[in-house]
Amino acid sequence: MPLVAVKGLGKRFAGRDAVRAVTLTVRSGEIVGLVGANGGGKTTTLRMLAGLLHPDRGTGTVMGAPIAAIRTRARRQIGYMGQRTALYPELSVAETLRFHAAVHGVPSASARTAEVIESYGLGPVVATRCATLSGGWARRVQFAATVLARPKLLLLDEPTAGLDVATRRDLWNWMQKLAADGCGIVISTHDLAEAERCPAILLFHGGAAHPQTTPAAVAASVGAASLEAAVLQIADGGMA
Ligand SMILES: Nc1ncnc2c1ncn2[C@@H]1O[C@H](COP(=O)(O)OP(=O)(O)OP(=O)(O)O)[C@@H](O)[C@H]1O
Repeated sequence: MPLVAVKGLGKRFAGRDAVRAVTLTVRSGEIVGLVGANGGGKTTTLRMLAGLLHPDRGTGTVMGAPIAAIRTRARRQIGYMGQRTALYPELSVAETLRFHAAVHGVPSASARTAEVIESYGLGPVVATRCATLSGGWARRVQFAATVLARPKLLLLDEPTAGLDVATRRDLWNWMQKLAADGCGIVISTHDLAEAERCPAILLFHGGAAHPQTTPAAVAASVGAASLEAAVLQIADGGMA
């Protein structure tokens, strides 16, 4: 059974479609990219998949739970990282990880926290207060906190936005390793070179999402040489 299998997902805010008819399947080990212009509906889609927003339309399941009612058991298997860094400024990195371990009831919390510190290279900042972390370190810590409870489905909203090239590379290595270990990942991004690394993408345009496909197929559908050229062409009205 796929981790995510949703059909016709829609959400309206103040009488306006934020998301129209998203159909998406995510299997264990898959990385699916949500790609498209600002305001296209990527965050709204991720929030619905995380159970943070109630969809107005659509059917299907996320981690076996109906999309309309993603309750605690399913939520425990979902890791969601929002666009903005959300760390308690007064806590140190070690305290932050211990806090997340406690909130999620992580078994063998100390050992798992130590493992995450090691895996994500957080040794140099364990004692640092989150308020004083650089943007790159803050994102690394947030990622580590998100995966601490070993989610089976990872929902990442623009995880690499504003990061330097080394931090981006590390995040991609970590995502690929998690996918190789069976985690399903949905990532939103504006970076089309990055989107090309996703085996599957969903292209958002004007609140609607094109059917899930590969970056190469999107380019081929409009006769473009790259995903970037295709997205520009579609935005300019080539395939609305
Ligand atoms: N809570 C809300 N109340 C009202 N409108 C909202 C709300 N959340 C999102 N919207 C609107 O829904 C539309 C889709 O927004 P969303 O944030 O999902 O897009 P996005 O693709 O993630 O954009 P970006 O790439 O800029 O993050 C936008 O027009 C946005 O203004």
